[in-house]
Amino acid sequence: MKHFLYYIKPFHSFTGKVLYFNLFGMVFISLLEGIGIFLLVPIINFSGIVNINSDSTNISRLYKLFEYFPPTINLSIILIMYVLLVIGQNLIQKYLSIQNVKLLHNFTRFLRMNLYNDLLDTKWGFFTKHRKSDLINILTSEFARVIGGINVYLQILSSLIFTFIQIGIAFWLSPSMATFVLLCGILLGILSRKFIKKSKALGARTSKLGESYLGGITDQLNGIKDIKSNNLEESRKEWLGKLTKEMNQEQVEYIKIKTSSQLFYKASSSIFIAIFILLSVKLFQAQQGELLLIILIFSRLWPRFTSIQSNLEHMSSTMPAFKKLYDLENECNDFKEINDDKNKKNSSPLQIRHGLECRDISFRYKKNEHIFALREINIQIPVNCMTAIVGPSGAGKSTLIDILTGLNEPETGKLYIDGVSLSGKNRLSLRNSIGYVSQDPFLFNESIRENLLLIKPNATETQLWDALEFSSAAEFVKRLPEGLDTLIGDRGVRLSGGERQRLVLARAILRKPSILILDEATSALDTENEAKIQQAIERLKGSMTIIVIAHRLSTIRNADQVVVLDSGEIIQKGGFLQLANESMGMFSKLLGSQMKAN
Ligand SMILES: Nc1ncnc2c1ncn2[C@@H]1O[C@H](COP(=O)(O)OP(=O)(O)OP(=O)(O)O)[C@@H](O)[C@H]1O
Repeated sequence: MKHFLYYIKPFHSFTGKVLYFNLFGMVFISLLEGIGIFLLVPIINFSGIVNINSDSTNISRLYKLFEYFPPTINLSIILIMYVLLVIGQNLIQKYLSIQNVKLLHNFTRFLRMNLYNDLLDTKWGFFTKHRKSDLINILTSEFARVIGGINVYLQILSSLIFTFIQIGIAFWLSPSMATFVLLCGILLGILSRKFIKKSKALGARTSKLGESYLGGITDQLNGIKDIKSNNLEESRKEWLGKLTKEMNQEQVEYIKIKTSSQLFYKASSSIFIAIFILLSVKLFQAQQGELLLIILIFSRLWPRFTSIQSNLEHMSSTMPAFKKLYDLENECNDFKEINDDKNKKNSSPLQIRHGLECRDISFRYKKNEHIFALREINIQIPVNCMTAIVGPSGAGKSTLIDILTGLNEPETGKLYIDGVSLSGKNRLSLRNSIGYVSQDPFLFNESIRENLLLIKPNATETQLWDALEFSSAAEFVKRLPEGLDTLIGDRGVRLSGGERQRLVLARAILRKPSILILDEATSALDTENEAKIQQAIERLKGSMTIIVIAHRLSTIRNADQVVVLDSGEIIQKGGFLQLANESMGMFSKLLGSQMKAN
């Protein structure tokens, strides 16, 4: 319930007066509906089926008013009033429904934006902890369930208002009969609590199954090439068959609970109505008109009771989704980077004069495990020089880069920029100074131009082509039918791996960063293009700080400094030739085995 209220409270403050105005409108509609029911009795009275004139009850006193009209026009007046009331009531209903939809959609947008903003402002460590598909699941399916839950909450609110007013009218007509019916309603509510509990439990299963479905499908589509080339289709189909069977069972289970509760509710209602009519006649000596009215009111109220019950079940089934969203938002807040709008605007790129320095840096991905991805790292990265980081797979090279970009925060030790330790304040400025090309280059599903302008929106045509020339991409872009305006497809799949790498390199260089980080950035290139880029990077030496991760050691021959990592520790440090000559060191061994392979 705590999670539900967490979203309902801002809903009330977001919608403000409009929600209460709508609720007031619903009260008004309920009153109109009550009056409509009142008018039905004189209509029947004129038909002669029921005689209310002999009663001395509240209703007959009210209907005496109609005696002032001439009998010939009496029925016409009542009929016109009835029609006008029903039309008026439905017009207001239409207006309120539109208002409610507007409220809900505005709030949905507000919530969606807040959640996504929170997510984007979260530290990198948060994303390394979570499966991407789980986050997508919360942002789509679970989010939709939360909005569904708020919508049902609105419906319950309007049903409750209607019910209370109709019960009020029933009380005015006959307190004893109304009390009896109300007690029956409360009893029904208590007895059907188990259905609400079951719906909540089922809702938790829905969340889990939805998460597994999206997670599995995302993984498989990401790895579809491997699945196909390893002939794994059948095992994947089996997986989906098993999961969808569970999903079906869960849906059937939900319908079973829903229909059982409806059956229980309707069967009990019919028993209560039978007892109620019997008691009204025998015990409460109800008059004809009064009895007719109460039956009319309650025949309208019972379906409301039923819908409140079924809506409560629906709302309970969405509670686990409220919890998921709540937990995600809270975790995002715990992992928030200090980057409010004011800070973002003031974060101009850093002018680095001396360099970066890692002092006693250690880092673990999971705080409760003993394994350190980096342990006591001490290095100086001098400005405008080329530093190469090498080591076997899993040595911690990418983790170290994430420390240098401020994405990962060291568990112990600090990163210094020109002697100033990295903190929330200069973290964004540092990132604005970096051009980064990762192992798995990412391009948006837009045109080449848009992908480049993303980094520097005001870049001129010449600057764009210069960057493409630098990364040896100009030639192939010119050959594309629409040149810079060619759409590159989802994650750049219409381009080869090497072409994608060259575009991402052009994008990184366009910013004219003071630090260029290349994480295996030329691994997918052919020898000719790799050599060209190598030369271009060489030319940058002296005007830019370059940090390179390389498996192919021949590509770092001209590095000013080589850092060798193994199992998260620095085991060698020095110039390329110096390390190559340390025959017992890992570097010379790596170099030797690569030369043999070549
Ligand atoms: N998100 C993560 N969660 C937990 N452990 C991780 C995560 N990312 C990396 N690691 C672990 O940290 C260690 C260092 O990984 P890292 O990716 O930095 O190595 P690397 O030297 O860059 O490897 P490669 O050359 O294969 O890219 C590895 O043992 C890896 O399993």
